[in-house]
Amino acid sequence: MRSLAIETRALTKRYGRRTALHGIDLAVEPGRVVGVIGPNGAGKTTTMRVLLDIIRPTSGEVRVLGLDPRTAGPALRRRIGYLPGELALEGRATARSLLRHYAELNGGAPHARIDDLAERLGLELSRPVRSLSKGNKQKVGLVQAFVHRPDLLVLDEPTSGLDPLVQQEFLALVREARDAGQTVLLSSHVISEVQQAADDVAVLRAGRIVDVSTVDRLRAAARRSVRITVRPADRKRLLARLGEVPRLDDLVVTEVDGTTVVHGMLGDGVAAFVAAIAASDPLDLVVQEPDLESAVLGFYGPGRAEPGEEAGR
Ligand SMILES: Nc1ncnc2c1ncn2[C@@H]1O[C@H](COP(=O)(O)OP(=O)(O)OP(=O)(O)O)[C@@H](O)[C@H]1O
Repeated sequence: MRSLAIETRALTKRYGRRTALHGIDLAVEPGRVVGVIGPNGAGKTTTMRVLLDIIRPTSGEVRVLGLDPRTAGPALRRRIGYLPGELALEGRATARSLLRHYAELNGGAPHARIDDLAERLGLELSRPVRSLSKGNKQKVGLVQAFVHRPDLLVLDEPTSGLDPLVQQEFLALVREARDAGQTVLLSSHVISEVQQAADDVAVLRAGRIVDVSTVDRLRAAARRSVRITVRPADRKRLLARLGEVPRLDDLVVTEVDGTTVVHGMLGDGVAAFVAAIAASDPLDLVVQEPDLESAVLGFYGPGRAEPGEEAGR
């Protein structure tokens, strides 16, 4: 059998009468960055807590770095960097002393590594953790997860509370981790962040995985927004040509400052679109990069999920 970084089979978790996970099958190859996305209550946190043996599954199998987290003990825990979704940091200890303490528990890391990560994320190490803002507490959590260069990083909503510059630095840390062969599982509500950080995406909804795909494949399947500007005299010719382009939908025609502007949504088949435009003497053309959001929203869209839907209702 392949050696997977994470493997779950028919993973089920019930809280009383509420079923949070309905038989999750998840396989994460070593060295991949996998984003788990899904609406509130989808089961992202529950899945991660099971991997860390913070909670126990009702049924099903779990392997993390080839081991059963229920029996592997601290040796496995030290090979994982975990950022919980809700960090409680209330003590008087400074960020520096707390981070040194965590690093020791996880088998030790050079103090210079703590300083380096803190500087990159803009974290003041000399302040007591209880006096830190939400975003700065999140940085403490990130440093403790990355500091010992664990084989596996499990990050629950890692950029929550971070400003955009720090988010970019976080993405750089994830790329470095992947380049070093570490595996990363991260959850997010922010699809654009998953698009930038992850190789693969698992879409979770109401305790079930509804899709697993590579970011590239999802992006290829997503539609691009296109905008073509022509002279009014060329309008008829353009629309006739565009009518022949497969997977070009939702056309809207407007007149703007003496020009004709056509908006549309284009699926795959870019070549046919380019040929149609070339024959229409365009004044301007704007094609937006397809984003994951439009691909993934299909899974949350009407008829498939209600926003904020929770499992087991
Ligand atoms: N301790 C608990 N007791 C009872 N139900 C729980 C408990 N923890 C989670 N749940 C329920 O399990 C389901 C999954 O919750 P979970 O926190 O895993 O979702 P999530 O995808 O992480 O959501 P969010 O994006 O809001 O963090 C929800 O219906 C939630 O209400």
